[in-house]
Parts: sequence; C-alpha cells; structure tokens
Amino acid sequence: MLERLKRLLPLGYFNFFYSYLGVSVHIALATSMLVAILDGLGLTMFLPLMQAVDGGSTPNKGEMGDMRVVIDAMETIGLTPNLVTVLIMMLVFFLLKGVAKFGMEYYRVVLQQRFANKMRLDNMRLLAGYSYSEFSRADSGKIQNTFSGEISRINSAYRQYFLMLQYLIMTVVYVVLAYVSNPKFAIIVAVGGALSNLVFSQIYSTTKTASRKVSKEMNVFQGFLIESVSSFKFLKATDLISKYKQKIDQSIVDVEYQQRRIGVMTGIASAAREPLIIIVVVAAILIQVLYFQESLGLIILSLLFFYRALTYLVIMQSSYNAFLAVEGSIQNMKEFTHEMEESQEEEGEIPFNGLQQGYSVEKLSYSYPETQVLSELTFEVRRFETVGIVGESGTGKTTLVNLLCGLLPVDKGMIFVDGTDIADLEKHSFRRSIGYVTQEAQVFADTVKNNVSFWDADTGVKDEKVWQALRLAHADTFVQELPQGLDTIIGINGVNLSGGQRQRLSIARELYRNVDILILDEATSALDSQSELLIQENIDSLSGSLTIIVIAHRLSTIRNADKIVFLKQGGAYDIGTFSSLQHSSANFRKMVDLQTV
Ligand SMILES: Nc1ncnc2c1ncn2[C@@H]1O[C@H](COP(=O)(O)OP(=O)(O)OP(=O)(O)O)[C@@H](O)[C@H]1O
Repeated sequence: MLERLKRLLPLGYFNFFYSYLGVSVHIALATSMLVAILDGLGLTMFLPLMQAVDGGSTPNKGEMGDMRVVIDAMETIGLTPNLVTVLIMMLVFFLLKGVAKFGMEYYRVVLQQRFANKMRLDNMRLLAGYSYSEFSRADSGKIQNTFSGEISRINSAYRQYFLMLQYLIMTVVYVVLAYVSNPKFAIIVAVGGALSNLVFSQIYSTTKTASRKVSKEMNVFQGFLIESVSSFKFLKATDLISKYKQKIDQSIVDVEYQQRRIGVMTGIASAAREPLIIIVVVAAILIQVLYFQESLGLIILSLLFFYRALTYLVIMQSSYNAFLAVEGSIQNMKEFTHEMEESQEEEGEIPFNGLQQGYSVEKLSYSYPETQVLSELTFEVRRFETVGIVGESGTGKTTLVNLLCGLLPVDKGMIFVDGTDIADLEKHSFRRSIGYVTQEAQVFADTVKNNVSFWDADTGVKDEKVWQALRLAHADTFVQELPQGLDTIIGINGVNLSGGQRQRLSIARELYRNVDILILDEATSALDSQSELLIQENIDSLSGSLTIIVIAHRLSTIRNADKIVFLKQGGAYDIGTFSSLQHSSANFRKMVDLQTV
C-alpha cells in the first residue's frame, strides 16, 4: 500500500530537490496550503451569503456542516452574520488569498532559479574535482548533455514537480473542507477521484519510459555532435561527414519518436481532464440526491469545495505528467552526479611551495586494463634539469607525464616530489607550479592577450609580461603582424591561426605563468624546423631557471637534455644522456640513425 502510494506520488524526488534547497521547499509548500485555506474560507462565505440574499437575516448554520465554525468565529469576535458582514469577510479572505498567492508564485520562481544555479554550481564543482583517469573513460556526450540540455529539463521538472505538490496540497485542503461540510458526499467524490487516477496511471508509465529514452538518446546525440565539431576538418575533407551525418540523423529521429509519444500522452491527459471531473461530480450528485435523498442545498458547499478539489486534482495530474515527461533527466542527473562524486580526485594535504630538490621516481609501474605501460621505472629529475622522454609511439610517454603531474594516480611504485609522496601533495598548489603544453595546443576563443595571460587582472605591467612570454615562445613577430596585435580575437579552437602559431601561443601562456616545472608534450611537433630551433634555443636559455620535462619524437629537441628517459614497448627503458644512450642503447641508436639527427 505504502509502496503504491510512493509510486503514485513520486516523493523520492522530493529528496532530490530538498538536497539542493533544504527547508525552503517546506516554506513554499506551506504557502500553498495557506492559499487553499484562505480560498476555502472565502468560498465558505458563499453559503451564508446566498442565505442572506435569499431573505434569511441569519444564515442557517445547519446547511454548512462543521464549516459553521466560521460563522461561530464571526459571532465570537462580535460580528453579527448578515449580508454586509458576510460580504466583508468574504472580501477579506479573498484579498488575503491574493497576497498569499502572490507570495507563493514569487517564491516558487525564486526557488526555481536558486535550484538551477545550485545545480550548475554543484556540477561545476564536481567537474573541477573530477579525477582525470575517470574523465578519460567518461562519455563526453553525457557530460555535455547533462551540463546543458539536462539542466534546463530538470529545471522544468522542478517547476512541474512543485506545481504538482502545490496542487496536491490544495486538493487535500479542499477535500478536507468538503468533508467537514458534508462527509458522505465527500467520500463518494473521493472514491470517484481515486478511480480517475487509474485512467492516468498507464499514461504516466508510458510518459516516464519515453522520457528516460529521450535523455539517453540526447546523450548519444550530444556525443556525436561534439565529435563532429572537433573532427570537422577531417570529416569535411574526406566527405565522411555525409556518413557520420547518418548516425546523427538516426539519433535525431529516435529522439523525435519518443518526444511524439510524450506529446500523445500529454494530449490525452489534458483532453481527458474536464470530462473526468464532470463525470465524477455528476455521479456524486446523482448518488447523493437519488440514493441518499439529500437536499441540493446541503451538498452545495461541499460541491463548491469539490469542484475546486477536482479541478486541482486534474491539473495536478497534468503537472505530474509534464513532470514525468522530463523525469528521465533527473535520473540522468542523479547517475551523473553519483558517478562524478565517486570519481572525485583524492586531495593531498601538503601544500606545495615550489620545487626545491626535484622528482624521484622509484620502481614506478603503470598499466591500463589491457596494457602494461611502465614497469619498475626509476629515475630522478633534479631541480632546473631538462629531462627528455622519448620512445616509440605507445610506449607510455604521455602516461608518464600524466603521472608526474598527478593526473593519474600511481599504480605501483612511488613518485616523490621534494621527498613528499605525490599523492600527499595538495593538488591545486602543486599544479599551479606546472606548465603543460599538450600535443593539441590549447587556445581559447578570445584575444591573444587573454590567451597568454589567461584572463589575468591588469596590473599595469601585464602587456609587458605578455610580450615577454611571447618573445620567449618566439610568437611576438606573428602577433605584431595581427590586425589588432594583442587584442586580436582568435577564433574557436584557434582556427584562424596555423598549427605552429597555436603551439607557440600555448607555450607563451605557460611561460607567462612563472611556473616551476614546464612539461612539453611534443610541443614543438607542429613547428617548422626554423621555429623549432628558435624555441629550442629559448627553452635551452630557460634551462637553469626551470625544471623542464620534454616529450619528443624529434630527437633533436632533446639533444642537450641533462637526462633522457628512453621508453620501450612493454615497460623496459634506458636512461642516460644523448651521447651515453647512443653508446649504451642499441634501440636508441637505431632511432637516432633513422632520424639522422
Ligand atoms: N585512458 C587509456 N585507457 C587505456 N589505455 C590507454 C589509455 N591511454 C593510453 N592508453 C594506452 O597506453 C599506451 C601508452 O599510451 P601513451 O599515450 O602514454 O603513449 P605515448 O608514448 O605517449 O604515445 P604517442 O607517442 O603515440 O603519443 C598505449 O598503448 C595506449 O593505447
């Protein structure tokens, strides 16, 4: 019974909303109750009013059931019930109801906005703390969809859910008032109302299923969309975009089909509303008059309340159905936040105040579910050293760097930074000391200045700092030639810059940040030999003031490195300087020969 009630009234969702808004939701619901009670009291005055108009100077309290307490209360405060006093009381009740209703509507809108914002902020917090290793396995379509589309669907779910609760409370209040004024009639209509609910239960379940499918399909759709935008050039150049489009089209058609089902169900629910009320009321009056031979006068007040109750019951049902149409998004969001909460990065406690001695990597092993990448790797990176990481594709260079940044948790072995286990370091302060230039240069759709300074506040010397970083990254010349110099807006993904220019801007950003450790993950791969050489010279000139870790395919980049970690397939490795490795490692020598450095 309790289970059925729970299913009929989805109170479980209450906890979801409550978790964001706390007691405010109780206040919102209490105002709904107040509105219904004030309205009920106002309606109660109709009966004495009619009696007063009919010529009876004192209203007949017998026809009001227990609602006569209102008249009793008037008498207690010294108001004789007559046409004027009854009218005044009615006016007062409806005026107060108007005020309460305004408060109710206003507060609902305020809470809805607060809810949406809290949800967004919470999601951003979870995303910022998301562990990188989990993120790399996550479904990007789902993340995108949950952050954009799903939030607005949940916002609408919130609205419908609270409308439904408000209407439910009003329905209950009116039923109670109807019961107080005429219990027998009340029972008949309540039974009728409950039966009408059965008609809706099928509609509810179809809507709910369709809604969940819409959410899932939207995740898929967003995933396709992200990929087609990020791979646009490739897809366009090869016309694979036509084939890819078919996948997206199918996903759009699937969503449309489910939306149509929801539309049909919503249509039926709203069309069946009025006839159902009338059927229940007519049946109740007939039973009351024909079977119990009651006078119509006796049921009139109860009928008034019931008409109100049934109206709210039906709009409650339609709000419920509208809620179910977007309910799938709540499930999606719950799953998503749960996944994100479970996958939060573990935070260390020791603040990092800049690299003093260096890294010490001891017997470090790492494997992905299917691949053993590093095995018992041991080496040191001393402060201000430049260390090159080389090896064939897939030997684990990026994985190693991810471990050194603390992006991936250490699997086996240890990484010490200045003697502290990397896991114990406070991640934010540690990463603030790291500059990272990735293989795909990161540029943002804003000005060159903001790209380099990363929206740093203007301190008066900001432009000079930006130019200095640009010079070091050998990007000053091309920036000077841009139409608005530092204020030139770069297109999304830097599409109006060449690959090499994008890379130089990314390097400039990291140099601007005054980091301690600079990681270059094949950062110069998109550069022509001349630019690479110049940057190389700049990087060489930085060595001695920065600790630099360079992943390089082109061995020329790491010729002058203090140390080279040469990774081989399956986890084996060699360590040495460029010249010592040439002697000691046959594989390294082969690689050098192939590149004819
Ligand atoms: N998130 C992941 N899940 C599973 N396997 C992964 C993941 N990331 C990398 N790998 C696998 O681990 C191995 C090492 O990858 P990694 O990117 O570290 O190599 P790399 O030396 O940097 O390669 P490249 O030079 O091609 O960039 C590869 O076989 C790769 O397929």
